[in-house]
Amino acid sequence: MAKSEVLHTSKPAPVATHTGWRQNWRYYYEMTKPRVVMLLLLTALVGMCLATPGWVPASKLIAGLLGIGLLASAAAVLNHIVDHKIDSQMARTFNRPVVKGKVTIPQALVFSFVLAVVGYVMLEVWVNRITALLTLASLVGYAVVYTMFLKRATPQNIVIGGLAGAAPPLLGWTAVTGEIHAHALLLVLIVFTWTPPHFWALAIHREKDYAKAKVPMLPVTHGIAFTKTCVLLYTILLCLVCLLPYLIGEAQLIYLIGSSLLNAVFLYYAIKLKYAANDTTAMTTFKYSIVHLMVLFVVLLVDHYVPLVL
Ligand code: HEM
Ligand SMILES: CC(C)=CCC/C(C)=C/CC/C(C)=C/COP(=O)(O)OP(=O)(O)O
Repeated sequence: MAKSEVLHTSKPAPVATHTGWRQNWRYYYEMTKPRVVMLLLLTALVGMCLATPGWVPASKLIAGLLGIGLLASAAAVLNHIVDHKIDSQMARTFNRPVVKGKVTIPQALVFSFVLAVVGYVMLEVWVNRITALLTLASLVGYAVVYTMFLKRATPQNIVIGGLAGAAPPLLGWTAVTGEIHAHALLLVLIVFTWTPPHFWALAIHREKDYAKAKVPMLPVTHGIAFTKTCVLLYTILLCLVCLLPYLIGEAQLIYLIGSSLLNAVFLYYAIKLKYAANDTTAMTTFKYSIVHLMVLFVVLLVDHYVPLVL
């Protein structure tokens, strides 16, 4: 048995020993899920850029990304607080700062509150109200609706909760235009459709963890074979949804070629996962999903700006 699987405990979070903010900064940083937030911000940036034929005004770009990033980080910290009991029972998460008592629940709450207030005020003052309210709604969607309720209630948790994580392209768009546009909703739809294969691939690999913590994720409630079928079906759906920006004229040939290549690889992994998996296929599929979304949004950017530069 791996060391990590022996060490974790189901005890409630212990009280933190007093250590200074400076020594602890890395625990606070970890609670913000920085790599997830960076990818969310990339999708928000693309939403901003595609919202205008020219360049995004610097003030909207900087305040918009900072505000969205701060509110997403606040949501991630709340997730660490609400989930600390579940996290303490899973090998992947038992070492998190709140579980280990490196950061106490009141400290984490204050940190999250400060991030949320600063983020909201930035959006309200330097961007616009619609972006501030939609970003706040995404925070509530993830930290309250998904984490507190759906995650514990239904295997469709990540499908419904995925809407909060899919929102940033729309938030970026409204930051620049102040309006909700169908093209922005299409980008949201792409991330929304991407989320199930992204997460269920990981959940297949971690099925025992979720079963032990009694979290009703799809592989726990409906089995691994059914989850693999769902990953494949959502990946096929994602391939179709990714064609829409080209078909409605939101994106051009560079995007069509780039997204088709990325989707072909995703489809390959999803088929392999269903019909010819080995021990590493689920995790490889999960890791690829992150590369897929990141490169897909970079391709959208290139596709948008290349005609402008040429
Ligand atoms: C409800 C929706 C989602 C669920 C349930 C979910 C779940 C997860 C989980 C459990 C991990 C593993 C974290 C770890 O290894 O500790 C992960 C990693 C990751 N997710 Fe998601 N995810 C969702 C949506 C998103 C979205 C919308 C994005 C970005 C647009 C995203 C980007 C990432 C990235 C970049 C990682 C790797 C993090 C790292 O290596 O530290 N996820 N996700
Ligand atoms: C304001 C705004 C844009 C909010 C979006 C918030 C956000 C950070 C979304 C990402 C979704 C995510 C990482 C879910 C995993 O939670 P989990 O609890 O299932 O995973 P875990 O077990 O790793 O904590």
